[in-house]
Amino acid sequence: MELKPNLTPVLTDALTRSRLGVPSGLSPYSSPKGATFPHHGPLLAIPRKKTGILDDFRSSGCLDAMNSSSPTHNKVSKDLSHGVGSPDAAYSTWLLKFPSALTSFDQISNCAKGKRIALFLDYDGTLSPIVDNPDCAFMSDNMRAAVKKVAEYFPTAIISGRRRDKVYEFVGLSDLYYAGSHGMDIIGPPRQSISGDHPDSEKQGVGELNLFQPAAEFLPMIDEVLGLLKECTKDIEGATVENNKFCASVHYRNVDKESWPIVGQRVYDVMKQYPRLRLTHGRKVLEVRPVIDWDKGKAVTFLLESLGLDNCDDLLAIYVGDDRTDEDAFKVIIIIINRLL
Ligand SMILES: O=P(O)(O)OC[C@H]1O[C@H](O[C@H]2O[C@H](CO)[C@@H](O)[C@H](O)[C@H]2O)[C@H](O)[C@@H](O)[C@@H]1O
Repeated sequence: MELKPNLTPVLTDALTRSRLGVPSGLSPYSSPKGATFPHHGPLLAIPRKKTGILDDFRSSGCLDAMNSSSPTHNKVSKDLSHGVGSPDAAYSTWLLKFPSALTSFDQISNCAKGKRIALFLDYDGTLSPIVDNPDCAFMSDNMRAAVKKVAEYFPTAIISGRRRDKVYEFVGLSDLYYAGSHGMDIIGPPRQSISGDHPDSEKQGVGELNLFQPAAEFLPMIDEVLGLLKECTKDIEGATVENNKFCASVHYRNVDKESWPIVGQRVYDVMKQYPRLRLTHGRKVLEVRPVIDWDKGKAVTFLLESLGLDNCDDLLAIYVGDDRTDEDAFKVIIIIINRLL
């Protein structure tokens, strides 16, 4: 499959918009009156007690989520033990319930016999290692070769929080499907594999690609928020803002832990001006995205439908991911696996 650059974004139709929870009469985006990045004095001027402005942010649970993002193995073990028994014992018990796929490989390959397989892969932390600089999260040549090989046998998609062009640049393989911005920017499979007319995509000719962008109308808003986020975090050492096209990511991996509440509060203050945006958490990253009912799980469903695989009772869909946002996809996969059992 050849990826074509500069495809025109698909304008989703009324049916799609209602499925996504986007009001049909939505007027073109205009900036909230007086939207601005909140003024902040020097960092030390931010109150550290649970009073005033920090209450909002802390009571939202955002700080807890920031603290628990990307926990170490020891931290997971300790949390699981809940103070009863040793952390290692608790982790072993947890593993019995949720065994590692790597140690169950024979079981998985037995289950795969005679099934149709579709493979979905997250990018960061799955195909590439987690590194301090998001621009340097390169995948290894061995990993690239493995993904290329598997895509020769099964439909394979990369589902990432990153912008689609960026993840494509990292992966560099053309025979895959790509869903960037947490599934809000999908290059779908060729049109001819779909039986009947599909309401979610622009009708295109045989062999052409479908571009599906359910949050296209949020682009100006996200652009504006990106600017505000950059401005209000620029004095926080180590904080960076990444443009993921339909989402904005605020990284705090390289910020001193003492300053995490400040990062969270600044993001929270910007968000308050945008009720049509919501915040999700990844590995030491806060992700600002549209409120539409769309996530990595919906992207998996969309791709399976587009591939004509959604109603197959012999489908084994596999999703490999490492992050909270991947859990939406795991939920979809569990439903599919249960159909097989
Ligand atoms: O859905 P994914 O493909 O896993 O993308 C999620 C986010 O991944 C990236 O951030 C994470 O990886 C960085 C590089 O290893 C790391 O520095 C950062 O702390 C992690 O959160 C990416 O930069 C984000 O834009 C993605 O949303």
